[in-house]
Amino acid sequence: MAGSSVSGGGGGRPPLFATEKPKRVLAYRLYAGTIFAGILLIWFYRATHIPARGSSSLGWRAGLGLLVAELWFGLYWVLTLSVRWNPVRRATFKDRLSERYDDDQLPGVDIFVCTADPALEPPMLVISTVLSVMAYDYPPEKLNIYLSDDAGSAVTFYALHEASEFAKHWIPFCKNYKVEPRSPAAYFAKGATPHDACSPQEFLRMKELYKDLTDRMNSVVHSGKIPEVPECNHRGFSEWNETITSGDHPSVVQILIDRNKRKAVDVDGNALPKLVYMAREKRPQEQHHFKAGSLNALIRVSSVISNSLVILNVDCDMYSNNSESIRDALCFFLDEEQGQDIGFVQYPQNFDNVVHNDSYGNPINVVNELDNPCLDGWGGMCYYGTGCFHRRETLSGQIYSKDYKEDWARGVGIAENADELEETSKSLVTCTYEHNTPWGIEKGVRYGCPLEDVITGLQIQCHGWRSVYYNPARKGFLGKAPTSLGQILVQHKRWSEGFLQMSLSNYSPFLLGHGKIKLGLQMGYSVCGFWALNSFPTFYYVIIPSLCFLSGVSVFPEWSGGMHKGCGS
Ligand SMILES: O=c1ccn([C@@H]2O[C@H](COP(=O)(O)OP(=O)(O)O[C@H]3O[C@H](CO)[C@@H](O)[C@H](O)[C@H]3O)[C@@H](O)[C@H]2O)c(=O)[nH]1
Ligand SMILES: [Mn+2]
Repeated sequence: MAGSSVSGGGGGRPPLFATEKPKRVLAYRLYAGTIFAGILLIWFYRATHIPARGSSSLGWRAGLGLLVAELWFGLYWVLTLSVRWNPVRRATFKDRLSERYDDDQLPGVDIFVCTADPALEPPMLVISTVLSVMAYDYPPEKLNIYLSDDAGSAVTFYALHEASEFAKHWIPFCKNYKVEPRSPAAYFAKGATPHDACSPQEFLRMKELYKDLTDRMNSVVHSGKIPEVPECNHRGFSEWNETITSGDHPSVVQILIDRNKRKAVDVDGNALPKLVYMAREKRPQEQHHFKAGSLNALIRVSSVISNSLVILNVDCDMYSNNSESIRDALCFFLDEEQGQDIGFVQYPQNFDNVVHNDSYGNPINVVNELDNPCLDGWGGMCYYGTGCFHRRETLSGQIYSKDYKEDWARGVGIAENADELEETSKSLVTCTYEHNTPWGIEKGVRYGCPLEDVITGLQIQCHGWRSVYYNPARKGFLGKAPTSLGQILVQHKRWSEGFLQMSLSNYSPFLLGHGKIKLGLQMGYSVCGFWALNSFPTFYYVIIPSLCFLSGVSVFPEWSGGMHKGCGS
């Protein structure tokens, strides 16, 4: 890495991560200075060229409107610039992490995968994501995977059961042959050929197993009939009956892979990660708070089943593309000097289904490559709801204090009987459990805004925690971007509305963050926060000059070798 570097570490130990300011910042600041000079000239021109009121009513109104629009664009640009002033890049040293911590000293990690609709999010997609996170390069006895199914679908449950069987072959295959990515759907879809280290027979055997799984799942999805699986049917499906619908059912929690007992080892005899299915109770008359509600339910269920110190959450359509992401994230949390106040580590959202010049703007490259490193520079990358590692404490509403020091070796060995754990867990995810509690207000993921993730992240930062953005060369997570104009409009409307609602409410970064987070970061949030408002001046700018042109009214300077002719002249 080039550029000036600030490092973590502690007690004379080399740091586990480095922070660097890119070299080209100075050039960028000079360039920004020239743009600002241009903006000032535009403002000056407009202010001095608004036609007199009497001359032409259209010219006067248009000129005034353009002045307001240009003032807004200029101020919004200043907002953007103030954020882009200060980018940083991060690098991790996983080799040092391995030298310093044996596998049994590493903290447990709970991974939450959320799904809500088996028609929009097919079970094969969901279990490929689950398998990709089960196969992380991390001690399996420290890994606990939770699937929240907001549809309470028996087909998704069956798929997860199938995944727990397939994992016994898939995980050793990935680890023995260092396969990437570890989502079987993504791995086989990219036309994978036998890896160097893997014999063609081994590769074909795995491919055949995966095809069997896919065929089986497809026939279940099409027929809606779930085959008899003695072990699974025995208790697993006893929860489902004809009265269950996706919006009206009791809570279901089932531990599908339990290290203490059921199906605990893979074909090589190694431990498997714990695997838990959860469908929180749903009743038509009770609010369920969408994904925020399911994440809070997962936080509670996992606290009795595994209670790991680190939590990763991913959307079901966002698989792990890099088997080392957990170790990368731990380099931040476990750094003795600079890691204590890091509350969460957010990865960028990248997609594997977009082409280079995607007309819907899905790759969000400007955000990933420029804006996010800059938010990080102000100590406050946003929480974007997927691909994010949290300390459990931050989600329980804990406030950071200078004396806080995590004991990562703190054992969490919960060895209770799985049946008892399931019963306790079910009682934590009933509809009424959260009534008159701080859940969704001061604790867990916040309710009441379409951008539950962003406001949760902001509150965590206001509690004194920092956050970090990590964007490694091999992307940590790859998702599916919306593929139709309808879907993208719904998504962008939700984001822009959500950000605006947040900026105009008590969650405004300027109100909530006042005196708690840096001004640069408050402005950073506002770039997205006021993004929706850009639509008004943009719309004005697109319509009015064209109308003026048709009416023969000039609102821009005319070129005549000088700048003296202008508006209304
Ligand atoms: O009632 C619900 C609704 C959604 N989800 C899950 O939430 C995730 C995200 O929902 P999606 O409809 O795919 O929204 P996106 O617009 O793709 O989500 C992006 O934007 C959201 C709002 O910022 C974030 O929460 C997401 O993590 C981020 O990927 C998916 O896994 C869903 O299965 C639930 O679990 N329960
Ligand atoms: Mn999505």
